[in-house]
Amino acid sequence: MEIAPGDASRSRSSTPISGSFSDRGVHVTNTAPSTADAHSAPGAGDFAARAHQIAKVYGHGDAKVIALDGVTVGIPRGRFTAIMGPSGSGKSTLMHCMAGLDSVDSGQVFIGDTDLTRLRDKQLTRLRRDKIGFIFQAFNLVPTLTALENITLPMDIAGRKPDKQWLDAVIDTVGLRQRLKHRPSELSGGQQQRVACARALASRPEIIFADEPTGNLDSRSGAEILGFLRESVRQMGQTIVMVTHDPSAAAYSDEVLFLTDGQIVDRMQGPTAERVLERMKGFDRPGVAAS
Ligand SMILES: Nc1ncnc2c1ncn2[C@@H]1O[C@H](COP(=O)(O)OP(=O)(O)OP(=O)(O)O)[C@@H](O)[C@H]1O
Repeated sequence: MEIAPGDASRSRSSTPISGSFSDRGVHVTNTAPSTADAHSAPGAGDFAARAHQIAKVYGHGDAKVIALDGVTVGIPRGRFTAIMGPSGSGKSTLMHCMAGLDSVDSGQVFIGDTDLTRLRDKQLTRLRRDKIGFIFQAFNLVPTLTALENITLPMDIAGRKPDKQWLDAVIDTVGLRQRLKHRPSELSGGQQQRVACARALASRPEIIFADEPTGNLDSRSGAEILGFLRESVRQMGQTIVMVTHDPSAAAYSDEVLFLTDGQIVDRMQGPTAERVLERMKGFDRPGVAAS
């Protein structure tokens, strides 16, 4: 099925993808705070992740690049947040710093109540494994493992047994029931990304970070993946942050954060592709950076 962008982000009654989580009594009412609250009161509110005044600089001297310039933001629980901005504005750096994949030069990053900047490497690795799900543009599946083995791999590594009922719900929702014994090379790009989504969701992480999750997919497969992410937020209360270049993809989110020159300069609740596109055009025109 396809969920129209824009419609999906606001129509909470959109049709679930096959075998929905709500069939299993998993339905969550979404009453999370806006990212705006984090600006006025850092540390307050129900945020799955928070950044407080984070800065990140690459290189030195003439090669110095300020990738993040004092970003303060909260990612509300149970919401789908998109991060957009011109190329080089710091989107990936922000995501990587918030996910503990990269360190910050100053400021603090929290997943739940845990300050990542105070963790040692081993603790950080454990936190990423236990609390964070990742979906990358390049799928990042293990080629020698089956779809099912890929889905359960993070839990296998952590020595945790999957919750069978939950795993079944995830597999049915992404429509992989008939493909579980296939290896990645026997799956289409869209199916491989479904495996990656199921892998991210299987352990019920605090938050999922998705970096251009539809960048390698045709528009139909991309729409399916976005519809699925949208539904996992709506029905399961999953928290998702997605970096994207695509206004149509951003339109599936609840809120878009706009980044330019390493700073969050604007945000948009209930986005549509048209409004996001208009907003992005504003960044090309001096003096229209904030409306
Ligand atoms: N490892 C690095 N070394 C040096 N500079 C870097 C590094 N990573 C990122 N940068 C620079 O930091 C800035 C922000 O990069 P980042 O990748 O976060 O931007 P982005 O908004 O994700 O870009 P894009 O949309 O093109 O992927 C850019 O100027 C980039 O060149």
